Amino acid sequence: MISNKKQVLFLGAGRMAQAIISGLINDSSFHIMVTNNGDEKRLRYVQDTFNVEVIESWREEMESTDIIVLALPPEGHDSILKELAEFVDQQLIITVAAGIGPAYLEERLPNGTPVAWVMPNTAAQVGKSTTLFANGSYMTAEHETWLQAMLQQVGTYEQVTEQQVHHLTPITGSAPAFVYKMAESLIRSAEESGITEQQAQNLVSSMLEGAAAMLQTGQKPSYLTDQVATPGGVTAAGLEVLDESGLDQMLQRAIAACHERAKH
Ligand SMILES: NC(=O)C1=CN([C@@H]2O[C@H](COP(=O)(O)OP(=O)(O)OC[C@H]3O[C@@H](n4cnc5c(N)ncnc54)[C@H](OP(=O)(O)O)[C@@H]3O)[C@@H](O)[C@H]2O)C=CC1
Ligand SMILES: O=C(O)[C@@H]1CCC=N1
Repeated sequence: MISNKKQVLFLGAGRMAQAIISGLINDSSFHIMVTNNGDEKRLRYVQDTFNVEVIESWREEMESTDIIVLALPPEGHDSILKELAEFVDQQLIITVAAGIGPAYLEERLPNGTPVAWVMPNTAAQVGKSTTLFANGSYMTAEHETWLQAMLQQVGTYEQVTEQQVHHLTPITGSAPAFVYKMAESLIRSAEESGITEQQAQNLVSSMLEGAAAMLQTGQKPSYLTDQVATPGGVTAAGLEVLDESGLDQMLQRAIAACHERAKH
């Protein structure tokens, strides 16, 4: 029996691949195959956790594959694309790698290959990724439909330009880690009150959820900050320390460092 399912092959089985797969398995129109760089234990874990097909050699699967997701480090792309170039025949090639835009892919793949650059974040694991994507020049309407069907399984998504994905990678891709760092510090401090670590984590995550909901009302962060900081009150004292310590400059430097690292 010929399957009507779209055959999706993941090259890479790490954090990002797993986060995307955990959403994608909810759409039965995709059949998922996964391979990696040789870590068999990880591959078996992915197979057992998500009930997907793991494969030994992707080359043998190319003919029946519709979509390839490159979920491997940016540094691995050059050599894998060289190899892929020998086998691709109109498959949609998607990368999630920082700094690897459609131009990079098209330069290394046969003329006319449909490509897309997707920048998700690990909240894909809970269907809450904020995903940005930029298409290459040869995406058809059908490819667009496939891509968007995939992205909708992992959260919200927005098409932007290639340059914008470059620019926004530290904000939507990396900054969750900045927020988790802040959460770690707040949780540690909360625990000093005598509550358990779990209680502290619940309090902090609920506080962050509330703050995110306030931002989503469209009110400006500076206004929301003022609303919290009673004149001469306790928050104002804390904000002074953050300002004196250069929180804003520190974040801008962190974003600049992400950009620098993303250059290939
Ligand atoms: N983590 C994140 O929050 C985000 C990551 N990304 C991007 O996702 C990509 C993967 O990152 P992440 O999942 O964090 O990294 P991980 O280290 O968790 O996973 C990397 C995976 O790539 C595999 N791999 C390496 N080389 C090859 C190869 N030649 N062929 C097949 N598989 C290969 C590894 O294999 P093995 O299992 O054998 O080691 C591993 O499964 C990166 O390009 C990153 O920029 C994008 C957005 C967010
Ligand atoms: O740290 C990284 O390189 C990847 C890209 C964006 C988030 N994680």
